[in-house]
Amino acid sequence: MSRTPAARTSVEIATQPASWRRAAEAAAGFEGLPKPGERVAVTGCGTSWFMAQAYAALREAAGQGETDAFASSEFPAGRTYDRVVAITRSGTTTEVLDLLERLRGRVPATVLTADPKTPVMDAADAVAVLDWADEESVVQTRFATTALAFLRAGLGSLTGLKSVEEAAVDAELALTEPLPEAAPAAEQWTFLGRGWTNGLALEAALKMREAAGAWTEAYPAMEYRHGPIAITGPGRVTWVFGELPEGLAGDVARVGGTLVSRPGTDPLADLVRAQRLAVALAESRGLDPDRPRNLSRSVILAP
Ligand SMILES: N[C@@H]1[C@@H](O)[C@H](O)[C@@H](COP(=O)(O)O)O[C@@H]1O
Repeated sequence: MSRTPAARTSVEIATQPASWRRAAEAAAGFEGLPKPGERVAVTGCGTSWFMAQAYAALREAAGQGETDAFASSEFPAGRTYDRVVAITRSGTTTEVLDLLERLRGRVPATVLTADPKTPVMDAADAVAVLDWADEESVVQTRFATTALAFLRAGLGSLTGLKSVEEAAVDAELALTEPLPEAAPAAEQWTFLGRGWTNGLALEAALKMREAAGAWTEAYPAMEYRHGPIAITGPGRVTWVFGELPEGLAGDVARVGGTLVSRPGTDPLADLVRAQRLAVALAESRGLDPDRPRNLSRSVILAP
């Protein structure tokens, strides 16, 4: 019997609330999280880099210490940190392994991975194995959000932010609600965020590109009027994660664009809606997000 396109990705998306709950439990007993006051760098590639950005902004906003995020290939040569946190589903991504090798003996490394049988285990001082969140699909959904939920839970309760349990409840709703009316007929999507939700906006845009080959962009929300608004118009969607900045709804309406915004919903749950949209759009275009063109599950570069 032939498989429905996107069968794996759809299951992985749908099982995120349970996976986040398990992550929150696991974080409570994990000793390798950065300590308050430590200077921390968070790193990864692709989706994992965007989750790194989200966690870095959350940790710094929580007052737990300076926290930077870098794509593993772009780690600045001269920086020193108390700890590096690497996120890698596969545990085999070359840029992540190279970076950890360079930092070995100088900066303790905490790694979040799905597969305990991979080379990244040798490069880490502390490892959180989130194996229940591992995925068959090339396109990452569940592992990435579970890694972020794990790190977020490890920060304790955060002012102005729901708990991971509450985010999971919002995600259950996000899994059943209809998708925004303008989608998937729209021709272009711009995703906006502020603080930690910038990482989510970048990830939503990447998901739509990876899964559906869509034209997407992502920016900090206050940058929108500095240029991205130039491409907004009829048939184009501006999707805001988290709180809607004052005046933005009017700006989008003035140029004929469609605004999508769910201020009361936990932004991580809103990312689940964007993942569903990516799958819906892929299917409407006859593409299979389980096996997107030109992409592999993990990038392993020849030496
Ligand atoms: N196509 C995949 C991406 O989807 C993934 O986000 C990235 C990081 O992978 P990992 O988290 O396994 O290091 O690798 C590849 O580029």
